[in-house]
Amino acid sequence: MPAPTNTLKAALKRGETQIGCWASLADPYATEVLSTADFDWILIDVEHSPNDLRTIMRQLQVLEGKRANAVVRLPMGEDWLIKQVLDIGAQSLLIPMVESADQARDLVRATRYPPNGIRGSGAAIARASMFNTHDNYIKTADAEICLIVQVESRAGLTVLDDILATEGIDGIFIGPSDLAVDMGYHGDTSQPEVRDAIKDALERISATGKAAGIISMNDKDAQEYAEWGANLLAVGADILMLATAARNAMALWRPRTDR
Ligand SMILES: O=C(O)C(=O)C[C@H](O)[C@@H](O)CO
Repeated sequence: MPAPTNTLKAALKRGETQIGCWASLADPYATEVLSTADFDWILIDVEHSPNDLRTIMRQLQVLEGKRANAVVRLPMGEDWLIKQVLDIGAQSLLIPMVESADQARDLVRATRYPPNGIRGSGAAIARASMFNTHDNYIKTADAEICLIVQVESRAGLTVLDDILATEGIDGIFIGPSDLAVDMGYHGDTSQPEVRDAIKDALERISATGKAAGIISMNDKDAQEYAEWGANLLAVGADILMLATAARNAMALWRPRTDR
């Protein structure tokens, strides 16, 4: 039996827009709640949330068979961590802070078995093959990996075309917050210079047919990003959804005075 089909990768290859959401509560129970909202993908965030291998795995388990495909974002693109996360069953990865084609090539190799990469062969005893239920996993796994890299700095944008041309990179995800910080606008992605850079990048990425990803916490920006070519679009984060709803509920009874 081959590796499971990566339906997110297949949909992106067909050019279908995929709407997703950040799972930052680092809890399988919360991610299971999120999965009832019919997102096409859910980002298990390990960069900015207190996830570990077991919480990642539990979230992969609760998303099994759901509409939402799991995408795991690592803190950085470390070979050993990529190996561990793929072996517990992730098939779609988002790697932040990519600034060169060499870095992109190394990331591709970390997700591939030899001779095309360096991924260690242990799938027969790993959840990735469902403990060898998928007994042909190792021969078919590479093709089902969806590797999206984040470009979120001026340095990365300078070599965007080189990263895009890297074989095995399935898409580029723009990080608006980090890009704004790198451009000197901490916490302000609304600056014209930042918006122009985002628009140019999304248009260039989508022109190649690869996935053009980005996140927005408000509908107006999200819709604009989609017009600029984004088709791997995150439209919110669980933590902010919970915090906002809770604060709004209480504000009806006790107006906030601390802001
Ligand atoms: O730079 C960005 O923006 C991102 O990469 C997304 C953030 O990390 C996300 O956690 C929401 O701000």
